[in-house]
Amino acid sequence: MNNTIQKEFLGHLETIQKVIETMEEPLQKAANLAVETLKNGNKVILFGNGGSAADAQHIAAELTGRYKTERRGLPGLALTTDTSALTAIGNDYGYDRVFDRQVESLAQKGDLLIGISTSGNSKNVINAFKVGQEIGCKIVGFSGRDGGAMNEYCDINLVVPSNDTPRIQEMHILFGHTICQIIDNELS
Ligand SMILES: O=C(CO)[C@@H](O)[C@H](O)[C@H](O)[C@H](O)COP(=O)(O)O
Ligand SMILES: [Zn+2]
Repeated sequence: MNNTIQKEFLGHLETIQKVIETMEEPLQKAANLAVETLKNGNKVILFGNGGSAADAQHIAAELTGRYKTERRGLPGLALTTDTSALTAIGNDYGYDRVFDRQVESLAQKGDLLIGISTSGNSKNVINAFKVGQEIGCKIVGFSGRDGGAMNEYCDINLVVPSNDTPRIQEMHILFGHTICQIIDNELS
């Protein structure tokens, strides 16, 4: 098949088919953790790099704004939006520290961290998980490939069965939206 559009679309379809067959249970568990976190008055903190930074912000905004149902605003926070914090921490401590230092500053016991990395290996995400574990946060990963180093730190690592970064990212935003729908069902 030579047609680029057909290839991209079929790659997406193949990936989502595998996700439907294998990931319903772990996704439900991750959503349950998010619902429990919010019902307890804790917050959901998200982070990732590149396209995954955009996903983190997108999902946080579904919580503070709204997803589909009219409900109160919910505490969702992306660690990718404060350019002063990102540049100060990056400049003074190194890029690998941009998320863990913010987790140390902002996260509390019982908060849920959602770290997004298609490789599962981005160091700043892993470092944030380490600090979150020490604080007593719940930890969910959105990853792909073999789950990478994230496997070691996550309560639930949602590993998309694909090696293709964009296809993995497309499943991540679907996970985010599905979790938001489950939150709407439970908290509206
Ligand atoms: O959006 C894309 C590719 O689709 C890129 O910006 C991608 O997110 C970046 O290369 C990231 O640095 C990849 O990091 P990760 O997913 O391995 O943690
Ligand atoms: Zn991208």
